[in-house]
This record gives sequence, structure tokens and C-alpha cells, in this order.
Amino acid sequence: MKIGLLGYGKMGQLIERYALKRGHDIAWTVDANNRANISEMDLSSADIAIDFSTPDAALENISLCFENNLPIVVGTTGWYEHLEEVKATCLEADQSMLYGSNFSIGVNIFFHVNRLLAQAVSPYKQYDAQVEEIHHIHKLDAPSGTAITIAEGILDAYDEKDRWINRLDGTEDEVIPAKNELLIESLRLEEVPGTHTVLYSSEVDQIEFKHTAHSRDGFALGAVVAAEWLAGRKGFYQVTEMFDFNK
Ligand SMILES: NC(=O)C1=CN([C@@H]2O[C@H](COP(=O)(O)OP(=O)(O)OC[C@H]3O[C@@H](n4cnc5c(N)ncnc54)[C@H](OP(=O)(O)O)[C@@H]3O)[C@@H](O)[C@H]2O)C=CC1
Ligand SMILES: O=C(O)C1=N[C@H](C(=O)O)C[C@H](O)C1
Repeated sequence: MKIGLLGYGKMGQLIERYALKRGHDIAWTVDANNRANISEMDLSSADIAIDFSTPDAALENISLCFENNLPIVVGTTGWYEHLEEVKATCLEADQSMLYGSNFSIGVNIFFHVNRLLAQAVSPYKQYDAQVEEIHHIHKLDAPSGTAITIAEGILDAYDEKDRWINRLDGTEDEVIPAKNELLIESLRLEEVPGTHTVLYSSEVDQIEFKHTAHSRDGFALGAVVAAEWLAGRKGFYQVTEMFDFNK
């Protein structure tokens, strides 16, 4: 396939490496420097686009791909409040899009087991649930998209909780979750690629369920596999739909 890269930072450049390794070509790359000239570029030289840019840029890039009949895989996080409108536009315009907060196999297994664990623990009200995420200091969004997906899996198992709230370490605001809220604690530390932990704490013990990314390679390989999966499909998909254990 010929792949267009929207966002050519840490992830875009690693995705290029994995795409070439798997026999694909890179048709073009877009970053903040050449974004202004995008209308002069021949986007149709790509079969598919992969977006790892910024939350604002991702929304523009998605629209651009829909206008140009270009299927798009979106790994960028931080834009999910617009998810329903993006999905509606995609389906109305008969376009193809796959998005995911995390493309690594390990985290997708984690998402699956997280839901099972939450169902097992939720009847036992002595356990207080919490999500923690740690990422590098360059990250623009908090909480991480992955932490939001994890929180959604937990909230589905708790009748009495209906939303998450975020506490970003180092900020002044005191955030104390109400009974209907699930706390996501965010920490920004050096160059950490991404660590997510679910904690269930009682007076007598604590259950910890944790995923640690050692590098960004799993995300990058997963994004290329997602592009291969989306090619030839029409419609709006989440990365979770690629995995058999979710069927
Ligand atoms: N779903 C997943 O598995 C993963 C998701 N992510 C998400 O991917 C996103 C990118 O992460 P990362 O690569 O680490 O970030 P970087 O900051 O390293 O890269 C972002 C890139 O986007 C470019 N950019 C900025 N504005 C635009 C624009 N208008 N159009 C196109 N490109 C633009 C930047 O250009 P310039 O450098 O010139 O400013 C840069 O090349 C984040 O939202 C992150 O949360 C990250 C890892 C895994
Ligand atoms: O910004 C990052 O680096 C990452 N972002 C994604 C997220 O917000 O969950 C995925 C991964 O954890 C790395």
C-alpha cells in the first residue's frame, strides 16, 4: 500500500519504519511545517492515511481525508468529545475510518481483561476503583486516551458510577471524586512511553492490574496493521474490532 502520514513526529517516523519493513511505501508526510501547503499536495497518491498528529490537527485531517475519499487510521488522542459527529460524518459520506486510543496488542488484551476484572470486582463495594497513567512530559492531553478507554470499561461495570474525572499531578486544583465518579490520576515523568494501572483498594488489600510499554514500537506496528485491516473496508471502526476476543 501507499501510505500518507499525517503527523511526522515521534510516532509518524516510527510508523514509517514499520510500514517500509512490511513492504509498504510512504506517499507523503505532513507535519506542522508543510500543513499550510496541503491543498497543493496530491493526496490521491496514497491509498490510505495514518494520523498521529495533535488533537486539533486530527479533526482537520479527518475532514480532509473524507473530502478526498481517503481511508484514514487515527491514532491521535484528545479529540474524543467530537467522536459522535465524526462517526456520523464518516457514515453519511460513505467513508472509511478506524480510530483507537492504543494500537498495541498488549493494551488491547489489557482493555479486554480490564472489563472482565471490573465485572468481577464491582459487586464488592469495599473496593474503591482508580485508574493511573504515566506518560512523558511532552504529552499534550490528559488523561491519556488509553486511560479514558480503560475508565469506560470500568464505568460500564458500575451502575452507581457514570463518569470519570481527571487529576493531573502537579496542578493546583484539588480533585476529589464524588460517588458517581471514577478518578483517573495522570502523571507526567521524563520520557515514559506509557504506563497504565487499574487499582482496586480496600482496607485489607489492593488489586493492581498494570500495563507498561517499554517503547513506542508496539503502537507503531499496530497502526500499520490497522491500516492493512482497514484497506478495502467501508465504515467507521474502533481498533478493538480487529481483535477476535472482542467478537
Ligand atoms: N493510538 C496510539 O496507539 C498512540 C497514540 N498516540 C497519540 O498520537 C499523537 C502524536 O503523538 P507523537 O507522535 O508522540 O507526537 P509528536 O509531538 O512527536 O508528533 C506530532 C506531529 O504532529 C505534527 N503536527 C502538528 N500540527 C499538525 C497539522 N496541522 N497537521 C499535521 N501534522 C501536524 C507535528 O509537527 P511538528 O513537529 O512540525 O510540530 C508532529 O510531527 C498524540 O495524540 C498521542 O497521544 C501516541 C502513541 C500511541
Ligand atoms: O502520547 C503518547 O505518547 C501516547 N498516547 C496514547 C494515549 O493517549 O493513550 C497511547 C500511548 O499511551 C502513548
